[in-house]
Amino acid sequence: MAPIRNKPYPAFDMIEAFLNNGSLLQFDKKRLLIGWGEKIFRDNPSYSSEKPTFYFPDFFLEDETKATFNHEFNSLIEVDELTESLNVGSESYDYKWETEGELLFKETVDKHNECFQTNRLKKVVPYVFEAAKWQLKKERIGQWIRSLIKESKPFPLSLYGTWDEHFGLLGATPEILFNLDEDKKELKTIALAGTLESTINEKVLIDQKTFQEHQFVIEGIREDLSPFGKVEIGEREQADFGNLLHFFTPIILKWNTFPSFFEMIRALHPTPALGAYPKFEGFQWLKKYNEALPRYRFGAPAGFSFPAMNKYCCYVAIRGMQWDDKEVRIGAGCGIVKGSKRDEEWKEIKLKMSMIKKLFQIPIKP
Ligand SMILES: C=C(O[C@@H]1C=C(C(=O)O)C=C[C@H]1O)C(=O)O
Repeated sequence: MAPIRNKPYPAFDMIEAFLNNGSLLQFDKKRLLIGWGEKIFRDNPSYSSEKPTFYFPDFFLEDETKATFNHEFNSLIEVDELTESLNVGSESYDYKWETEGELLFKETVDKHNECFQTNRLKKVVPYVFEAAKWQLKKERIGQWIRSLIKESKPFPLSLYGTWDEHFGLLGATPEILFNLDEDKKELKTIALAGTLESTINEKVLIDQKTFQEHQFVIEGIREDLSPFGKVEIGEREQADFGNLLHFFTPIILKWNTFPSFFEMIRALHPTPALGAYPKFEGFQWLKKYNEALPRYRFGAPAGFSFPAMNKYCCYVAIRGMQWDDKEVRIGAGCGIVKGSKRDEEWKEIKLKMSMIKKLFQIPIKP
């Protein structure tokens, strides 16, 4: 069987099993870590085995019972090999999207100054969803994976996803929560915040508001990581994603003692790129917003620890889909700081929604 080495598993059955109950995470630029077959849940999130352990918790890290698991089978597979194996046809589907949370989002932007004063907040990230009714079909998951692999190729995006017969999430994220390098005793992360419409691929200046938005993320990450060792902040850069660009700053923690995977999740998540700043006050804000508009897995950590390969890595689940038997939804948020304006922010939401649809090769209607 070509794509999965050292495993006596017929290709067709493997893909069938993978689409029924599978997980996928970007391992490096060319390879994906995939798991399929039964999920064996571990109640301890720091559970460590020679096999890769997948970690897909809820955003608030409240229900840990189904967050950490091993798959019955797993493999590292080249992205092109997976594409070839996913021979699932190309049936198109007419999604009828309905926006959820538009009013809440717009009011939040309009009233953010008052809210910042009473709650001592400096940055929040409100979000909205577009949802469509559908009937879950596993072939569609295969089509989506193919689309994501193809469309994400030119950009610094990482695939993530997990699903079973009733529920799933899948996407291609620009946001890395962390990557641990045990040999170098380093944790690498990025502050990714600040978005502009991108039509030309040349260096752009950052305006004052976007600069602020970006700096809060750097500060938040610095505060979270400082207890663990020395934090080094790199130079700010920009990355192009087709229809938009983001500013990012690489950050390295040189740790004193090897931190556990879960310790790093608890320390970093949610960063102000996705959450709010300062963290403590921000957490109350996030909870309230979630009561008004449940976010489910939008922005949750999505990662794996793989001791045999010395790799411990976690992404942030944005630029993706979440679904159950009846509905599929895409989410997008954007950073609000003092001076943010509703029309500009709404435009940014629309840009991010278009980016997601493009990644999944879903037609964009005006
Ligand atoms: C919240 C999202 O993205 C985050 C917010 C950004 C911003 O506000 O500029 C940029 C990248 C991400 O950190 C999203 O894609 O939904």
